[in-house]
Amino acid sequence: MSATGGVAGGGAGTGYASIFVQEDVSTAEVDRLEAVHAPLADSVRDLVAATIQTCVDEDEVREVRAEVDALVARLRARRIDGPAGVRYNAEGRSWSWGNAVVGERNAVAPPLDVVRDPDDLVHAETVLGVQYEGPPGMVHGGVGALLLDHVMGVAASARKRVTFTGTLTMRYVRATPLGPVRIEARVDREEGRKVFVVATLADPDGVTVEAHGVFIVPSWAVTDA
Ligand SMILES: CCCCCCCCCCCCCC(=O)SCCNC(=O)CCNC(=O)[C@H](O)C(C)(C)COP(=O)(O)OP(=O)(O)OC[C@H]1O[C@@H](n2cnc3c(N)ncnc32)[C@H](O)[C@@H]1OP(=O)(O)O
Repeated sequence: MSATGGVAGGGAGTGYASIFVQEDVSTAEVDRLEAVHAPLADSVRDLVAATIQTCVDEDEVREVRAEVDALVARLRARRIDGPAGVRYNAEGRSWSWGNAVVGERNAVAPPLDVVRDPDDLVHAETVLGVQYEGPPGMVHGGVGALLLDHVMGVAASARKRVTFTGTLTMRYVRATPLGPVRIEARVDREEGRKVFVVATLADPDGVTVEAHGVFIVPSWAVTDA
C-alpha cells in the first residue's frame, strides 16, 4: 500500500465505481486505525497456524471452536456490508484493508510490505508459514503466483496509474521451501496501454520462480495525467 497513490477510477459501467472510494479522513487517522486493527489480523494468523498444528485433545478443540465462534459474533456486531474495497484520501494515502496480499486487516494475507525503490524496482519480503503449504514443506504454487501478481501489479501500476493483470506466465525453477521469501518486480517495457513486467520469487538460496506479466491500463482508467 505504501507504494501506491490514490487512483480516481472505476468509471460508470465498469463495476469498480463503488470500490475505489475517496474518503474525507486524514492520513493520521488511517494510520491510527491500522495500528488498532493490524494486530488483530496478526493474532488471527497465529490462530490459523495453531489450528493446523494443534495436537490438543478433541474436547479442547470443541471448546476453542465455541470461543472462536463467540469472537466472530462480537466482531460482526457492527460491520460493513461487502468487501472493504480500495479507499484513498486527499493526501494521496490509499488503503485496501481486505486485499488478499497486503490487506492490513486480512489474516489470509501474509504481512507483505511492498516497497518501491527510487530506481522503480519494486520488492517485498515475508515469511511464508504452514498456512501456505502446497507440496510437503513447500510453498503452494498458487501462493507464489499470488504474491508475484500483486508485486508485479504494483510495479506496473506506478503512482497514479491503475493496471489489471492481463496475462501472467510463471516458470517454477525449483520448489520454494516454506520460510523467508523475497519478491522483486520491475517494468520491462510498455506498449500503449500494455505494461510488460518481469519478476522473481526467491528463497535465501536464490530464485525459485521467474514470472513475466502483461498488465493493462483498462480503457475506463485512461486519464490525461
Ligand atoms: C488506490 C489504488 C490502488 C490501486 C492498486 C495498485 C496496486 C495493486 C496491485 C494489484 C495487483 C493484482 C492485480 C489483479 O489481481 S487484477 C485482477 C485480475 N485481472 C483481471 O480481473 C482482469 C480482467 N480483464 C479485464 O479487466 C480486461 O480484459 C483488461 C483490463 C485486461 C483489458 O481490457 P481493455 O478493454 O482495457 O483492453 P482492450 O481489449 O482494449 O485491449 C487493450 C490492449 O491490451 C491487450 N490485451 C487485452 N487483454 C489482454 C490480456 N488478458 N492479456 C494480454 N493482453 C491483453 C489487447 O490485445 C490490446 O493490445 P493492442 O491490440 O492494443 O496491442
